[in-house]
Amino acid sequence: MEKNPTSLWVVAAVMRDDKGRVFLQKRPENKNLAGLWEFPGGKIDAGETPEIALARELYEELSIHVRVEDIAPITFASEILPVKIAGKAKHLILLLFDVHKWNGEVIATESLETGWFFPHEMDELKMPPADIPLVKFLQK
Ligand SMILES: Nc1nc2c([nH]c(=O)n2[C@H]2C[C@H](O)[C@@H](COP(=O)(O)OP(=O)(O)OP(=O)(O)O)O2)c(=O)[nH]1
Repeated sequence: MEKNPTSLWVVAAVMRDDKGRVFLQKRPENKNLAGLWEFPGGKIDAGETPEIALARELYEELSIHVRVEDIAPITFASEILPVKIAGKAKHLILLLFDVHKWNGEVIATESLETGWFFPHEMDELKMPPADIPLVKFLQK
């Protein structure tokens, strides 16, 4: 392992439907960890707060509008990313937020497939390593 891999700060959302199922999407072929199920979200850009980054990602990926005040922290994961980015090892800090309210219909623009799942159903899905403790947390 490389010494001191740079941290990669990523935000992700737990969005539930009226039955309590959580929205997940499959990562597209052109991204790392392609084909794995993930919570919607992405990298925090320079100058963004985590909440602003998440609102931006949810608009880009799902065409929905989210207000910063409707975003609340749940938990986080801290794991070595299982792939290198531009040849470099990265340590992923994945911040998971509850998004309890949004405006607009969820229309996934980038993912291969989407679905709404109860947390106990997520054990059957292939997800990135950092998501495993997050799923366990949601299953409590
Ligand atoms: N969105 C999201 N990313 C995750 C999850 N689990 C996990 O390991 N990741 C990793 C995969 C990626 O290496 C990184 C997110 O980066 P990304 O490439 O999807 O972010 P982005 O949308 O900003 O992408 P781009 O601008 O580079 O196209 O975090 C998850 O549940 N949701």
